[in-house]
Amino acid sequence: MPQSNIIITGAGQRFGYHLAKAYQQRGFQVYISYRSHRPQVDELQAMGVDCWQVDFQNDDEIQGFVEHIQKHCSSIRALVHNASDWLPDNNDLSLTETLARMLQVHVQAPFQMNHLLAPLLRAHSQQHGQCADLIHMTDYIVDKGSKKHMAYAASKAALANLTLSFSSMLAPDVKVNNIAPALLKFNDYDDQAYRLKTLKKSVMEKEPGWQEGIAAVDYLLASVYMTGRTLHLDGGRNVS
Ligand SMILES: NC(=O)C1=CN([C@@H]2O[C@H](COP(=O)(O)OP(=O)(O)OC[C@H]3O[C@@H](n4cnc5c(N)ncnc54)[C@H](OP(=O)(O)O)[C@@H]3O)[C@@H](O)[C@H]2O)C=CC1
Ligand SMILES: Nc1nc2c(c(=O)[nH]1)N=C([C@H](O)[C@@H](O)CO)CN2
Repeated sequence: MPQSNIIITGAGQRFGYHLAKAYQQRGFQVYISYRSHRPQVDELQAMGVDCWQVDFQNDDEIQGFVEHIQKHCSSIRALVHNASDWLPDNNDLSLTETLARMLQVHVQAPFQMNHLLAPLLRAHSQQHGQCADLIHMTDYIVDKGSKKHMAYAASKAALANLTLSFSSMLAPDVKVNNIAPALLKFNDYDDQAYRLKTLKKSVMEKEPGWQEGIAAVDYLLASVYMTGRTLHLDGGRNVS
């Protein structure tokens, strides 16, 4: 049986790292992109994960990653666009650069990779008789906007719109869906006040952890029907 290849971007830490580890342990062949080298990358490499360093701010590096995947994979079971830069609007960059950087990592890179790797996604469906999957990691704030991360939110909204276009273009061989967390895990630098304020925003009032996101990916890969949609992981932020 040919390998089932799973591509996960931005997997040098946090959710992408845990997702890559889970799927490699299940017998898939995982390919990751990472930007900063961390011990987690060495750990994944030791497990047999193919790790490729890339900064999606650079189009040539996006192309290089695509060519690496095309060289080593005859088909792709799933491509998870997880790489993300949670850049606040209040930063040292110009307004122009802030929006450009957000659009580059959250829209330009997925747009180019989806088009260039679509033949390998379709090939999985034809070789294995099961749909392939594109998963876009978006964000709860796509539907709400943000006071402090406007450029980030707008770029994630554009990514969510790509889901509608690619799901139409690639059906029925490839399903395309969003996973929109409100919170999976805090960052180490988040103080207690911020954590408490954030937890109070949802009726579940909890930090779900990475397994919540992994279970969402599991559901999408197991589905034979869902496409062009969003799995909302927000603990009931929309209910009072
Ligand atoms: N964590 C949460 O609670 C929430 C997460 N999400 C979304 O879920 C996904 C996973 O979240 P999380 O694990 O916290 O994400 P991270 O903030 O850990 O980002 C994932 C990775 O993306 C990489 N990355 C950032 N910019 C670039 C770039 N220009 N080129 C290549 N890689 C880049 C980072 O690399 P480096 O290590 O070099 O910085 C990082 O390792 C993200 O898409 C996020 O937006 C949405 C809402 C809540
Ligand atoms: N790339 C990232 N995007 C987001 C992160 C993150 O850590 N990296 N974190 C959040 C928060 O969880 C926020 O939703 C609540 O604190 C949002 N996006």
